[in-house]
Amino acid sequence: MITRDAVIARLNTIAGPDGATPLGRSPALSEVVIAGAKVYFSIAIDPARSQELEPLRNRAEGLVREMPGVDSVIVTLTAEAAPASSGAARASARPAAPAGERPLGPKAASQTKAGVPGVTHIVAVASGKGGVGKSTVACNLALALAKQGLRVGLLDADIYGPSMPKLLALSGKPEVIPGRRILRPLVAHGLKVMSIGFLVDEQAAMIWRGPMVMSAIQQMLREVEWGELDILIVDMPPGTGDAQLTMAQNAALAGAVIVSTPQDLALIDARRGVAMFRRVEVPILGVVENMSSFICPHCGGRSDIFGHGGARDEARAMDVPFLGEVPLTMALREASDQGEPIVVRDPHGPEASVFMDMAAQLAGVLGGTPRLRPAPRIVIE
Ligand SMILES: Nc1ncnc2c1ncn2[C@@H]1O[C@H](COP(=O)(O)OP(=O)(O)OP(=O)(O)O)[C@@H](O)[C@H]1O
Repeated sequence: MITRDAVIARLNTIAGPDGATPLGRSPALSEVVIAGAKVYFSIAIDPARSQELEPLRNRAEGLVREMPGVDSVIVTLTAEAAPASSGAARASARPAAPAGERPLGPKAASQTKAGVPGVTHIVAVASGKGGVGKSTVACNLALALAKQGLRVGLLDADIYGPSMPKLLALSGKPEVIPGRRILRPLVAHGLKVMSIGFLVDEQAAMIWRGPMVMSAIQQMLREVEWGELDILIVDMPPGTGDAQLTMAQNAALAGAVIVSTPQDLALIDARRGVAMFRRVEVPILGVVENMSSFICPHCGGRSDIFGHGGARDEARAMDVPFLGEVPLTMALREASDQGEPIVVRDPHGPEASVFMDMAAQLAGVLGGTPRLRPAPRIVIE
């Protein structure tokens, strides 16, 4: 069985980023995570050296891959921004998107982060807290956008609880495109889909540290053959921590959709989500109220279990668009659980029409959004 010590001993045979300290002993080396025959670690570097240190990343990956008992290895470069007086935001330092990327304007040319080649708009679907139905909304919204004739991708960046394999009944591993070291996404109902759930055991991702999470998300954005897409919907990890912030600041997002249930507590978290995106100047495309009211499958009666209209009021108070209310229904939950989202199962039903309406609003707003916006950088106090 592969051990952490054996991996570290192997990494000690090459010098770390400072060119002298063996990598296994270098403070730049993250925790080495071993899950069965898979090994994951990251190397923290100065972002300015990301291109220069790519060969080191490659070498480290190759060395560990050669070890008996190792099936696959993921090594990523991550960076800690130079510490400010009271702390600093971490930022992923994967090299800038590969050659062949669309040319950027003169200002954006100096940025290390950019859009994804071929993808017109990247839209994050986020929530201030878990369990509010963010993945359900992301998936059905993506499908509704595809039904409007758009080319849509869906990136499940919810590293801690990837939902798309189940929601879309997708299994199997994405294949690596020979010679290009990038992955081919899986396809469901016309959507191109990538999920960390296709790549690693859930338990492995659960114990990743912040920089590894950020790096994995960056990789899934940039090292997947998305092709030409009008919209890439990103199902974000729930919450407003480092990983979410890094994604928000690094991914040239066209905007974010915030999902909330109507309860006060969820709305407080949703407000936090809105504030996070605003801090990094990502436009809020809208707020969605999920589980808005319960529609009884027997009598058709409506009960406002979690209250009703809270998100609409909150959106108004925050001066952001309100995209609509998704009811809490058995049909929606069952469709999701059975891997056939409601927009596919019952495309003319009441739930699907809510998503179609939201998709039309989003497509309308995005139609007037510039193709790419540069990613601002911020420092957290
Ligand atoms: N409108 C709805 N009606 C009925 N069930 C719903 C609705 N929205 C979500 N659910 C159910 O609630 C559960 C949580 O939904 P989902 O996984 O989409 O939430 P999430 O916010 O992405 O969760 P996490 O943050 O844990 O990833 C799922 O079982 C889903 O089927």
